[in-house]
Amino acid sequence: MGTGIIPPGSMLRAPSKIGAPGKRKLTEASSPVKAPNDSTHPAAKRQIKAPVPKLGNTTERTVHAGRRSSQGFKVTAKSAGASQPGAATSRQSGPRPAMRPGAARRIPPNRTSVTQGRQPGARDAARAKGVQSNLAPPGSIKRRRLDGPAGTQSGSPSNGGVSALPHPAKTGLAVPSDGPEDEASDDDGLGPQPKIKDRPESDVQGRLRDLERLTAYMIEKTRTAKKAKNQLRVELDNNSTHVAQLELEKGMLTAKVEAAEKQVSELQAEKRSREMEMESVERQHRSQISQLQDEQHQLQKTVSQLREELDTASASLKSKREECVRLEATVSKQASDQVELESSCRGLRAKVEQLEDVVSEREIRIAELEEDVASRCHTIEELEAKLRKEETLRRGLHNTIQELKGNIRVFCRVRPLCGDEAEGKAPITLPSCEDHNQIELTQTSENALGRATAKTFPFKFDRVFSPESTQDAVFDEVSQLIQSALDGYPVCIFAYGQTGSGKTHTMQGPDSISTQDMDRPDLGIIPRAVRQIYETTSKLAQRGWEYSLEGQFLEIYNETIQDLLAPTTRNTQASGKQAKLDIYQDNEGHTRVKNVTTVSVDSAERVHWLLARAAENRTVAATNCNERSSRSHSVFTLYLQGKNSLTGESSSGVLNLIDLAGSERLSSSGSSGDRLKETQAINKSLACLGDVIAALAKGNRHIPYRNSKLTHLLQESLGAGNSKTLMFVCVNPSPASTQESLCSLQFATKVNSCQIGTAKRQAAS
Ligand SMILES: Nc1ncnc2c1ncn2[C@@H]1O[C@H](COP(=O)(O)OP(=O)(O)OP(=O)(O)O)[C@@H](O)[C@H]1O
Repeated sequence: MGTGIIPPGSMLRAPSKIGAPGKRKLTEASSPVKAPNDSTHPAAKRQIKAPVPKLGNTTERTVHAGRRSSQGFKVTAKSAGASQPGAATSRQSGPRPAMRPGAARRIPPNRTSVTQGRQPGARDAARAKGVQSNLAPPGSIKRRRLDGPAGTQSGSPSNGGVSALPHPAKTGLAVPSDGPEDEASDDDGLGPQPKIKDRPESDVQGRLRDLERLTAYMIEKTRTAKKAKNQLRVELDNNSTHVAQLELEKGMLTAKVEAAEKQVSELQAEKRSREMEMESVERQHRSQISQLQDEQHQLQKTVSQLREELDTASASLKSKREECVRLEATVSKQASDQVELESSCRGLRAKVEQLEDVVSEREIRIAELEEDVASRCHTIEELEAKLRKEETLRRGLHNTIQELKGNIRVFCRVRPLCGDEAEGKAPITLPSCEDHNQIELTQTSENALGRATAKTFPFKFDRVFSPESTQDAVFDEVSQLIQSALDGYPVCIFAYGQTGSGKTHTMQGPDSISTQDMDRPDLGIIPRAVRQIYETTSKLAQRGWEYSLEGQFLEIYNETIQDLLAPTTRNTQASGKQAKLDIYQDNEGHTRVKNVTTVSVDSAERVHWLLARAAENRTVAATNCNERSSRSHSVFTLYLQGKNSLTGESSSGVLNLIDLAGSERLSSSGSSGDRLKETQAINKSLACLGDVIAALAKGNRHIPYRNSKLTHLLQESLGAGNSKTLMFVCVNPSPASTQESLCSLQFATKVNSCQIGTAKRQAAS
């Protein structure tokens, strides 16, 4: 590898990031090494191949001396380590420190043979033309031209071969031939080489002369060649010096190259670290960029919000400024108003002082009034106490009135005719009298002679209600007995009459009643009685009375008691599993029914629920037994327990409201089978009712209450000495019902004639 030549690898490895100084170094290093005489030949290029100490002796060194314009030359020398035997033409050029032993140039041996193989004439001709001698094999010494007098090809060993004086034909020495070569002149000024004539073997003298001339010529030639050789040696010394300098320079450049390579490796390592650093920096940069973009986005949002707020604030500020202007105007106006107010304030203060005097007077008056109120409260308390006493007195007087009216009373009610019932002469007439207590029934019949005779039966009861009488008017007469029940008396109100005479209408009213129906005009005695009880108990609460109400609803059908409030009536009636309802006397002597459903009637809604359930259960029963409602007695019982916490009084009343079964006679009903059985049961119970009333009227010791379920159930309310009984006899005014009406009126007259003993008020234990 030539000194000063930067290897291509090192050029490629040169770091791209090397700074300008490094680049400049490489440029210098890559520049061709200049020979010492480069100043004279600036365009010359040399390629020197010399053994590098590291690489050993086999390293080839090539020196390109380049061309020296038209006279440039190119020398290639191969060093084979030690001096080659036979390299006599090479010489050591004195002290050459940079040259290694054995690195001397050698001339290849074939050079001589080549030279010998050529015709002297041709060689001289070539010499004359200055063409490069072809002494060295191709690739060894390409061309060498020497200037000056020594330009003649030197070092040619061919001359030495001639001195051996061989015969030209045998030795192969070139024998100049005749021709243009003979006229060619040598550059060394010796003239043409003497010609050896082709002489016969026998011409020894001639041949000796030729050889002498040739020898003389060769001696001269040798001398001239020595001169050229000396010049070449000088040049070789110069070249050696130059080579030594180049070697030195090479060593320096090698050191520089190594340093540069080290620096390059360091720079590459640094580059890698820098690249890694750059990557991390780029990553950080990217993350920072994304963060900054987020922040930018956030800031943009904030900016837009702030702009909106700014707009809002600007608008607000504008409105505030406008308000400020208004307020300033208001303030100025208020300032003027204040002056006026202060003046009026002074006037008001004077008034306040006057009013304070008035207030103090009023306070004195209030104190006087408070004393008056206190005295009046005391008076009220006294009056309330007096009222309570009067309430007690009222109860007594009310009871006295009821007793005077009779503990058993009978009201007659005639219902209106409906439909085609009006055919024929009306049998019922109501004589006009002030007391409205008379009724006449006219019965038409044929005597034994077949003549029609009319017989009028006059009846007189406690009250007779005409067909035009309203439910309201009827209840007015009943309400006093309801009050008696509240006062603690057993009260029994029942309706008697044939089927369809108006019993249910009188006792209950419409079949179904809801809470919204409480103001209906056709409401019967039961809902009106309950409403009156609620209204009265709420008023009595102001006088210290508290009441609890419990109700039950029973039905007596074929002498069997049914509970109309039982929740499972539908199922139990179908299966016959309803618990047995037996009548018994409790410890306090009250008549009770076992297993009966008792409902706390604490509101009007509860009463309506109670009546609705009873109606539903009765409807179910009617489905099973035709027209059962007409064939059974229904008994609604309300127990009223009252207590006065102020007076210590108490009361325990019972209100029985009974809708009896139809009272038609067995003969007129014409019934048979089950209907006959029903009728017999009804007639029996009604007869027992008559018997009880008659026994009570007679004052018998034994009253046959237990002869029927009905009288047994009503024992407490029927003439037990303190009871109050009211019977409605309901009459159908149609001609077809004349006979039944007559029977009903006769039964009612019998009841009405009874005078049951004085009622005694029951006190709750
Ligand atoms: N005072 C009255 N004013 C108007 N309609 C009446 C009056 N009395 C009864 N009625 C009507 O006569 C019909 C029969 O009345 P209701 O059902 O009350 O008779 P009843 O004696 O209860 O019959 P049953 O024994 O079959 O129950 C009903 O349509 C009823 O509305």
